[in-house]
Amino acid sequence: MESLLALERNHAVLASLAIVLAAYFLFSPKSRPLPDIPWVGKSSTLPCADTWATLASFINRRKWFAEGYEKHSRHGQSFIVPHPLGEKHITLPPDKLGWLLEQPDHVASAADFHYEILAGRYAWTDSRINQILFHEHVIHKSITRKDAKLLGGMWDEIRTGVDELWGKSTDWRDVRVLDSSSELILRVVNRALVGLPLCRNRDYLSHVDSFTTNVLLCTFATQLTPSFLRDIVGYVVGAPNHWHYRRAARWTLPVIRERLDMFRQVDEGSLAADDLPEDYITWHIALARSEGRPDQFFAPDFIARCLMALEFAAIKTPAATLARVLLDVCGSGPNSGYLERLRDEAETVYATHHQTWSKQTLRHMTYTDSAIRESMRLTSLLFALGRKVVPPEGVRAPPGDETWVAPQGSYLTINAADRHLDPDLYPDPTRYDAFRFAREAQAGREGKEKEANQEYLRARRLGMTSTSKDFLAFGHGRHACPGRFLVEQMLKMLMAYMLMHYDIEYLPARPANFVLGPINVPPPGATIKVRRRKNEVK
Ligand code: HEM
Repeated sequence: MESLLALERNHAVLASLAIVLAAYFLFSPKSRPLPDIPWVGKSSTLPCADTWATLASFINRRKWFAEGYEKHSRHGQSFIVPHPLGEKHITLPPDKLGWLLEQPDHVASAADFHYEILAGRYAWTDSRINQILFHEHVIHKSITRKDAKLLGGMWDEIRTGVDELWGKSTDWRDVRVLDSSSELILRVVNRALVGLPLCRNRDYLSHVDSFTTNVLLCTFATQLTPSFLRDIVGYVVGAPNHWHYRRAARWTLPVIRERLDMFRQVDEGSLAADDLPEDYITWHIALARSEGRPDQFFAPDFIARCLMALEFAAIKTPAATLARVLLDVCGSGPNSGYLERLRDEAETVYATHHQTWSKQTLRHMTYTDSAIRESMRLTSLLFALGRKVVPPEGVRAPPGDETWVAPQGSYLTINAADRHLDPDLYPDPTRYDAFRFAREAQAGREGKEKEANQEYLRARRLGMTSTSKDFLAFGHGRHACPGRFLVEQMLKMLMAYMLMHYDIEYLPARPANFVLGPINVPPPGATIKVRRRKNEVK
């Protein structure tokens, strides 16, 4: 009897699966004709092969990109990789990066690509934010100019945050690396975006954190859903973000209103402009005023929503990066001597520069810089840089041997992850070699007597914020991540504080990342042992 019931249940499951697949074939929008160039990930020319490849692409994308890089990119050829959203990646060889990045946004759009793959339509709570993108503009315009003023606040947050999370006991204790990195970044980034006291307000931070996590959930849920169901799934999974936004806004809206009032006082002369706090809210209002933007840009709700959209970019990637650096360094074992070298650098630079951090001081932390850049090279969070084709007539291939036309809606991409693992560029590419970039910069420096200028430029090119066609972790060109200068300062100061004040134990081996399809993140359960140093630097 039981086996009959089980059989019936299996039939019901199979029948439902068949209905979903049939609906998928029937109702999926028919793709526009793609150029006749090689595919990776599609093994036959049968009509259903395209659909199968699209379904399988969630899991296989990284593998297929790597395969395409070896087979085609290295030989200067473009190829096609399926994408779960149904649109296809036309992946260009690395020497066409310059051409791709020069395309105007109305031809190959960075924003359309970012917001589509990040489920912007469902997860960002307000479509105006995606269209206007003022928060991105604010970061591009403001962050590099203001960062010197931010350092003091971020250092204060780092000290308080690390002391609270890692404790002050001189006994060894286990720390979960990803959890503690995420909590620290959440606080330090928010010190820069909204300042005190909000950056320590648990209720506010928990809604910001849940919002950003839900963006990822929404991204993956929509990628795993056939297109005819995508709107339903997207809006359902994205729905909690409206609630998280409203709960977070209960804290931000009063601060924003107060700030608008402070600007009025500055106009009236009753407050000095220097007394305005240095954070996203001030940058947003100041830029909107200086550009003569309409009233909408000053609406507290608009500012709060821009802030929330920015939180995703500003939190998730730096948190994963900090966790990766800690695991890569500790996982290299005691023979590497990495922890000692990095601690020595932090103590020396901090002492030599009168125990204060500045943009210039942090530039002297070349080993730390190299250790972070090397982690970012080894595991690319965003494995392809992309743009979405906008014009109805599509986009013609870059000048050269190829003559294809990429149809409207397709993605033009450049493979970043495998570029970073190319042995012709990076010898022994799968090894974490923390001081790889520092050594190269040093080699450049030794040629200084001859070509002082070139040496300087070379060292700058190898710094963690510099981007090139061979280092794409922050993108490249006019859309390269504007937050990377903040990331540099934040991560260097975090590493310095941790090493100056804590003993950290090496791990027997680097714990493997959690990898599932496009996801490649530090293992959530991995721990390191830390204890407060008895003779810590004050
Ligand atoms: C380790 C940390 C980070 C990494 C690896 C990272 C990486 C990236 C990448 C790859 C892009 C896309 C570039 C392109 O398509 O050409 C990007 C864009 C962007 N990032 Fe970051 N990012 C990080 C941290 C941050 C932070 C802290 C902020 C804000 C404070 C930020 C704000 C942005 C913005 C606004 C854009 C869009 C820029 C545009 O399209 O013009 N990012 N980031």
